[in-house]
Amino acid sequence: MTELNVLTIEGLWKGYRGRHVLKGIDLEVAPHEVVCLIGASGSGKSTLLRCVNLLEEVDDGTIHLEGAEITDPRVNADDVRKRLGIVFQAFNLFPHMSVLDNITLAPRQVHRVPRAQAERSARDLLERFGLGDRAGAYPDQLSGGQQQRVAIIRAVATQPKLLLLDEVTSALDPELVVEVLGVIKELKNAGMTMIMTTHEMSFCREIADTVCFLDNGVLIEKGPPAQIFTDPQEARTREFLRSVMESGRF
Ligand SMILES: Nc1ncnc2c1ncn2[C@@H]1O[C@H](COP(=O)(O)OP(=O)(O)OP(=O)(O)O)[C@@H](O)[C@H]1O
Repeated sequence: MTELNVLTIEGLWKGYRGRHVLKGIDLEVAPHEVVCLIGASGSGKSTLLRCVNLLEEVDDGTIHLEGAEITDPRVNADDVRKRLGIVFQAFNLFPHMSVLDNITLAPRQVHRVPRAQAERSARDLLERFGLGDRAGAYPDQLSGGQQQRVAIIRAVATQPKLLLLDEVTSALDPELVVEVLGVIKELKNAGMTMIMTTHEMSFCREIADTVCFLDNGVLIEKGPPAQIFTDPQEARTREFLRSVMESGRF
């Protein structure tokens, strides 16, 4: 028997004020798979992640999480979000809370994990990701790279079935990017299922199991990085990769 997909997207359409932004997207994500969405600015990558997290209502099509439809209007969005983790470009940490409190807030308040247990798990995660001595710090005492690592730890502290990462390194200075990418690599090694949007092509190539190229709301091509980056089948994919190369962002 094949293992149940973590996520199945079928025929997904989304538009804003009559303009289609996602046009019939189909995508399956298997357990432990890392999917990277690439494409030009405005191609619909973030919108796709926002649809999965039910931050956007879809116009047509379905999304199933572990076999259950989450786009059914009767579904409680909060229950769905409990099973997902999402991290954005802006770290969005609560400034008045310590690192430890930022991380334990959702486990304690949403998942009803006892405080001692939540703190123990949070400290373990901080240790694992090289921030063991920062539990008592406040966000403004941390570098951007440290804040983003905390934001990722916060997202995985609730043990999500699927982690969505939306341009999580875009706001960082190049020397801080590397430490955030290290955290993502470690999560992949630990078997976390992830969908990430990124402009970091070399990282995408290194970490993705599947690369999806979106162009103007259409999923033009998907495949393993070795194929997409060295032997893309579609002219639009080749054009995009050439433009990325020329801009020196590879
Ligand atoms: N809330 C909104 N209202 C109207 N238009 C929107 C809204 N959100 C996104 N769009 C439009 O949808 C299109 C896709 O945006 P989206 O942010 O998904 O692209 P993206 O591929 O993630 O781009 P980037 O790489 O710059 O983050 C863009 O043209 C954007 O202007």
